Amino acid sequence: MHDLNGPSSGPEAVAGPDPVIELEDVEKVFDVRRKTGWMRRERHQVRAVDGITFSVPRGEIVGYIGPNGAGKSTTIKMLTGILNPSAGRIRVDGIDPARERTRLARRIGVVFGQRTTLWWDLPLRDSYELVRRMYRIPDAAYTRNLDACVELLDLGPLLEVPVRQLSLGQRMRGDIAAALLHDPEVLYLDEPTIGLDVVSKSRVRGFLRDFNAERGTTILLTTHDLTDIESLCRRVMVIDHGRVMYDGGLGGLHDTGESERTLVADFARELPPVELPGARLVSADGPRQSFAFPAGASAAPLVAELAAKHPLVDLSIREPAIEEVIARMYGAS
Ligand SMILES: Nc1ncnc2c1ncn2[C@@H]1O[C@H](COP(=O)(O)OP(=O)(O)OP(=O)(O)O)[C@@H](O)[C@H]1O
Repeated sequence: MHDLNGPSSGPEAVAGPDPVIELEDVEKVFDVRRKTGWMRRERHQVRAVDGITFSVPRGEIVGYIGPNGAGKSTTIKMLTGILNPSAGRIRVDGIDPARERTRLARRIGVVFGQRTTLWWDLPLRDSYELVRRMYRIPDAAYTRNLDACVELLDLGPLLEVPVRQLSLGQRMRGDIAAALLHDPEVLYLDEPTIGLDVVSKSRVRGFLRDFNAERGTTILLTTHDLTDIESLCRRVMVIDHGRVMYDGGLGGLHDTGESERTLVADFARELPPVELPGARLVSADGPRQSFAFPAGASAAPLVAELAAKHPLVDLSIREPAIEEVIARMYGAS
């Protein structure tokens, strides 16, 4: 039995050496017609993806994040074969998605948090039965996968319930199971926790972590919830204006984002603003003053300076929140 709500032991990727998702200089340009007056239309182009290159080894979970309109969904649509790239080369499990969309469909699973792929009027079990026929899933594999999903996602009590009667969180769990019944090599998740309460979010994350660890399914995760990224991904890609701004570990984000740590000093009494070389005062609230300093710098000399010159009661250091680091990156691009 898997403990889905227990404490997280951190991201568990089982990355192998062979790349399963490969993009080389991929571009997508949309031709858009805009109404500019009575009977007048102007044509212009939107460069949604502007020369993206990356590869994902089998078994890895990668966070694919960026502000609204950055080009995330367009990338995922090209990876599923829904959209043709305007330029560049894409391979998913060795397949060119745009050319062999049907063959690719057997290798990938897709979950869009904003809409369901299930049949609205059918009970979950019947939806799954249709998925089984669509993908011609062998009986043994179907039973094994359905049993695993029912157990891990706690779907047992929901199997006979029509999809329209499910809550958002229940429906999302149902959708994730539907995407995995045919043993896909790659799972694309577009906002899988959007609108869910904290318990449902944690359950979905726990499931994805366990499933990835057990089956080695490669996962590309798009989300605006950075807790999803922190609890699931070792690697994150930040994209903006259709370009990769960052590709690496979560920790490395701090270096690129010029992030700052905060030294919070509680003095014995209220003091005038304290000057601290190497740091800048960001707030003064009664006897408490806070100083920002570069995340890569040591706090020791700052602490020593404060302790030598002022009556200190307490000191603490606040690490930069990942949200702040990423917001700064978005702002800088
Ligand atoms: N079919 C389309 N026709 C024209 N422009 C499009 C089309 N699809 C997307 N775009 C444009 O391409 C850009 C990237 O859009 P995309 O949906 O990929 O962004 P996103 O990163 O997924 O954003 P969000 O976080 O809001 O979902 C945007 O400027 C969008 O308006």
